[in-house]
Amino acid sequence: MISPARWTAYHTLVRVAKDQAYVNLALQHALAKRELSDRDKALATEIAYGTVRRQLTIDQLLAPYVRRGLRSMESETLTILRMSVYQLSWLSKLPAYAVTSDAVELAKRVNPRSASFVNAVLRSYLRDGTDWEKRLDSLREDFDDIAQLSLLHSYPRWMVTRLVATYGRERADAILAAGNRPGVTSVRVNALRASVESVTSALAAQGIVDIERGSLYDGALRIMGAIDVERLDLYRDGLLTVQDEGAMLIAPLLRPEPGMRILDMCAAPGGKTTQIAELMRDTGVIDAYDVYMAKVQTIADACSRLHIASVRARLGDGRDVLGDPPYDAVLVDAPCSGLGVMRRRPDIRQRRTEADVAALTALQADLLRHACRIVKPGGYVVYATCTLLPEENEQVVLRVIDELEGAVSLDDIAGDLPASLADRVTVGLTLTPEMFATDGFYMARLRRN
Ligand SMILES: C[S@@+](CC[C@H](N)C(=O)[O-])C[C@H]1O[C@@H](n2cnc3c(N)ncnc32)[C@H](O)[C@@H]1O
Repeated sequence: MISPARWTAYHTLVRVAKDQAYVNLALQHALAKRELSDRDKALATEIAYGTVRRQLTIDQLLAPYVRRGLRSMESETLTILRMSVYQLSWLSKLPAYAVTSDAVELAKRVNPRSASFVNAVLRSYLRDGTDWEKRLDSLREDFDDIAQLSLLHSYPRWMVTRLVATYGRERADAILAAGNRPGVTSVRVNALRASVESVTSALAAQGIVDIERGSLYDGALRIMGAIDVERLDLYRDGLLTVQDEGAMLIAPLLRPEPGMRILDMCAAPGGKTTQIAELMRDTGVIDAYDVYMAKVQTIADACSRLHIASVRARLGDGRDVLGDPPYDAVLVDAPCSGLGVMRRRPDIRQRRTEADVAALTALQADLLRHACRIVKPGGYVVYATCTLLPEENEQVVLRVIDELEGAVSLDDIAGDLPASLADRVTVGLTLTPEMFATDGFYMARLRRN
């Protein structure tokens, strides 16, 4: 019998390969089809995420065994080979015989003609040794520096080129490596209904004790190990929101105060909207927009779970929102290329292209320009992304300030951030993932004159 974890990982990965599905959603879907033990769930997740994360390197390792080229293979067969090489080379505690025999069984089920081919490739791969770093050493000799980093960390060449150009080789190397480490689960305590201490004790009462207080945000807790927070009563009862600790730094930059009228232009799934509401003690009004109806519903659902009443979740394009009367403050948490969140969304490596960046910068500048027009004089506009490319970050901010000819100015955020970050502020702050093991974010604040 094929292990349920491998079966689930296979069904996830084949949807990512064939239908360009998002790996997190495809995995959720596959997990919902079959009751798995917690251990199998964790293994299915590791195989699915790891195979997507390491695809570029895996393909280089596999290429010598497939004379006709990987592209000649059916997606089903390629998926089985990729996930098997991932297990053999990155999850070396798994017994090799179980990996290969499940691969052959899977091939028999989904594409019987390929079973003996899968068997032959994996046997040869095993015979030649599964230490991927040793194997790369011989491949890497012929590669330039960018190609070596690309192969070592499994990111497309254009991403590596841009990160090295921005951060220098050494820091880019650390950023790329950080994107391959699994993300720690961090949660924000709902200050309207609980305290960090009461939540810590309630988690301990359920046997969850491996917890640390956040080092960047007062209301943050970091929970170690694999844990499905959404299954906890504490989550269902609205005492917690799952949010990366780095993301928690952004909403406070609006300096929200009780009774204000705030616009969150790109709000779904509502992580920052609900944080603003908590900071405003659920008074005043927050208009939370998103362009997709299903996503607007996720904002409304988050508010009802957290017992928040001050948010109006609305369908609409942020560029069309009327500021009549003007808002006290506006958050532009813009759609972006996502290079800061690749540890949680490994498929961004395959999904994003260089051409996307140019299209995104135009949308980002339009959103920010509009925000600056509909905020009241003296009001703040906070611009944020979860990417690390200056084209989508400080260059957007500087361009809009320049275009608006004195209507807005860059505002210093150093005093609103933890001391450990204050001296890193330039044109806003780029929080890179190797600094504090958070996801990567950019944040800046403008003030309407
Ligand atoms: C970075 S995400 C927002 C994350 C959210 N602020 C949070 O903290 O949970 C960007 C969101 O912008 C939405 N979006 C894209 N284009 C938009 C537009 N023109 N107007 C409003 N929302 C848009 C996307 O659907 C996506 O949900």
